[in-house]
Amino acid sequence: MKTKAPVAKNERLDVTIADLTYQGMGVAKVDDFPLFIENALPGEELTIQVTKVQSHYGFARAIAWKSESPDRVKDVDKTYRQTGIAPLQHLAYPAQLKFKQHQIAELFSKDHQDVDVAPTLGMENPTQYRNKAQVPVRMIKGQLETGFYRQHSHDLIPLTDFYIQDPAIDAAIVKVRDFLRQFEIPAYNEISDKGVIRNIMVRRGYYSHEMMIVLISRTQKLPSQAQLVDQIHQALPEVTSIVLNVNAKKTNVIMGNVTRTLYGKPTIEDSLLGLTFAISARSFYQVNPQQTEKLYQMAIDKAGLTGEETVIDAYCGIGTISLALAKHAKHVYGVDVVSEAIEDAKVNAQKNHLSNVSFETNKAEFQMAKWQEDGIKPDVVVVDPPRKGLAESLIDSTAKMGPKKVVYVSCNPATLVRDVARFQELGYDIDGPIQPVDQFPQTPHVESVTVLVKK
Ligand SMILES: C[S@@+](CC[C@H](N)C(=O)[O-])C[C@H]1O[C@@H](n2cnc3c(N)ncnc32)[C@H](O)[C@@H]1O
Repeated sequence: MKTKAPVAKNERLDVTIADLTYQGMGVAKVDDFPLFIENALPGEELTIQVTKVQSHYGFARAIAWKSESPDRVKDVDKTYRQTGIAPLQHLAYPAQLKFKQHQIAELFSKDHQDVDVAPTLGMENPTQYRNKAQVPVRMIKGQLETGFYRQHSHDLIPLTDFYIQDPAIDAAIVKVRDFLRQFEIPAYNEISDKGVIRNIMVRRGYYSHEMMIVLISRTQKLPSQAQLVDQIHQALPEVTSIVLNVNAKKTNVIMGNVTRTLYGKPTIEDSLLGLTFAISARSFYQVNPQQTEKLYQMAIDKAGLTGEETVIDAYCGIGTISLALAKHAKHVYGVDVVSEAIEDAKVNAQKNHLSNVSFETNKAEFQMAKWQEDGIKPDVVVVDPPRKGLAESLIDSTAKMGPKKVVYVSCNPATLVRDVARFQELGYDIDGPIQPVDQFPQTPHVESVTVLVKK
């Protein structure tokens, strides 16, 4: 039944913020009708103006504050909120950590599951942590610019300090931008589908300081390619890899399928927990190296290995968790859908002198079914899926293989709750508290480790 909203567009109201959404927006209720307001924190009293009304909820903007939350950080740069780079920057860091812990507990409680969630493991310095940048490139008033899109749009806001990225990466983006300007290489125009450079991706090893620059282009070759490449590696001595990725499609997907090395190696190296990893342009690699070591150590500890176990690492990427576990297990099987990541994983096993691992390129849901049919009997299964969580068929094959333990590394508590419920139907229970680890300070993203044991 369609209910009539108790508010109208452009109406001004005085409200008290009751909660924060999973996206970090303040929520005010008018006769139980929720209004979502950016830059508003729980407990704050403010005047708002309604901007949009839907049948079951609406949006408003803050006009004036009557009282402010003690957790409000003042004098923040609103560009970081407008672009979605740091939408929680206005919330004090200890409150961000509590917000993330609370989010997991609340989602489980809405699903009628009573779980223990430990305090979120945070960072000492929760800025400048990202080891990877992926920035759009556009022409603005005839000049090539790099920056970030205004949220929910493709309007580029030029930026040189990205606040949560390694500052060496920010500086590299400015240098590459200046060379693109110097050689008059045009930015891609997504309306006319003309122009050349779509995005710049930069990755820098936290320990190695090796830097990779990926130029994502509509065209197979860049104008002044040789001179551009020369200038970039001469100006940026940390650069050990310059890669061209060709994406000729009219699409929002950033990278295309063709990747060519223009300078140096096709990979950079970095280390985690004392292991060395080669990382190619299209492989997933956790963006917060300091927190990743805590996250992986937690997964290793929770796996409780003695050296005798068979382990499956589903969604293994370049084999980071697999190799860390292989030091304490009899054999580790890894699977990932990206073939470059599996090639990296195989190289990484050799680099670290670990031979008790095997890697497959496949969809995890298909490979788990295959391993189950082949009679593999894992003692522990580790899963670290993307935000959409696990396919139901993967959970079914896992349960059929009957591991004593499943260690679930999740970057989306909503799909975690759904998947845990399915595991529970198939004879598994949560063991011990869920442990959030803050991989993405200043943003509402929540990463956590959950252990499930066979009843
Ligand atoms: C959150 S990342 C985790 C990677 C790795 N465990 C790590 O920490 O570096 C998720 C991985 O899942 C992979 N992936 C996405 N969908 C997949 C699928 N259906 N089957 C297998 N792998 C998939 C991605 O390529 C990515 O490497």
